[in-house]
Amino acid sequence: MVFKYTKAVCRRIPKSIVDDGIRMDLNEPLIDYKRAVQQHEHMVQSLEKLGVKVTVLETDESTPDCVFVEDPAVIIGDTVLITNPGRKSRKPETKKIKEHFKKNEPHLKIVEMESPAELDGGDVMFTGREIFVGQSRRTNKAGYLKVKETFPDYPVHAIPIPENTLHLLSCMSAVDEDTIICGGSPDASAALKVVLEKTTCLYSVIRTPDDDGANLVSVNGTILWRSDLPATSNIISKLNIPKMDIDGSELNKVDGSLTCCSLLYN
Ligand SMILES: CN(C)C(=N)NCCC[C@H](N)C(=O)O
Repeated sequence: MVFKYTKAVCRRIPKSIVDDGIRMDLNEPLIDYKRAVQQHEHMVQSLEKLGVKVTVLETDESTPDCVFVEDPAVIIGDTVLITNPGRKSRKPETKKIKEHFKKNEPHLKIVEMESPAELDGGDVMFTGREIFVGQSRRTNKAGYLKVKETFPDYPVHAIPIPENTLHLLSCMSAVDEDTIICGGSPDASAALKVVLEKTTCLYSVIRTPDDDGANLVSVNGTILWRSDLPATSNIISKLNIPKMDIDGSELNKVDGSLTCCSLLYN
């Protein structure tokens, strides 16, 4: 079964991301802002072509990472969990996201996470049948327990994320209800091993050489994928699923992957 969505929230990229976006590898070159905006706009247009009504929220220069809207909220079914992101500089991002849902989507139930629980939405992988929550440098045990309490209809499994990987979704994602795509690094393999030990379902697993290439946005039967990664492209181009090419190279310089830039819901 494919993931179906009619709406999405995205957020414009602040210029401050160039100098102040959080990055794990300080040797990465700086973002080319103009190119990043073009790539982001192309991603928004691609979602629109798939029948998704996209709201692009205004940006905020005081929160350099605010384009990564996946982290301040987790939406499953008709519930929006406003998170408490693990990095201090990202906590204020929740305000705008909460405002959007309160004002425009009264049919959705809003739940808020409070300290000591911390969680980035990038640590949450929903497969349609269960929820996996990365226990990472950004997401603690209380954050995982809040996900469990908020979404009682699904089994929720904690997955330890090794130090060099930012989020669970930095190295894998769900293609559909039966398929997980996972990167090739030792960190990705370690996380996948626990996913497959804890699951109560049977998933097909596709492996990609790059971890970044394993982060796909799966919408209405089509996948948005990183066409700028040659090694991964070999694997993805053989998949018998409609695809849209996205160049995600600029935001990737500050550890952003494709899923980070939208919150999809109905
Ligand atoms: C799945 N991923 C990776 C995400 N959901 N978020 C990426 C956030 C990147 C940002 N510079 C940061 O370090 O917070």
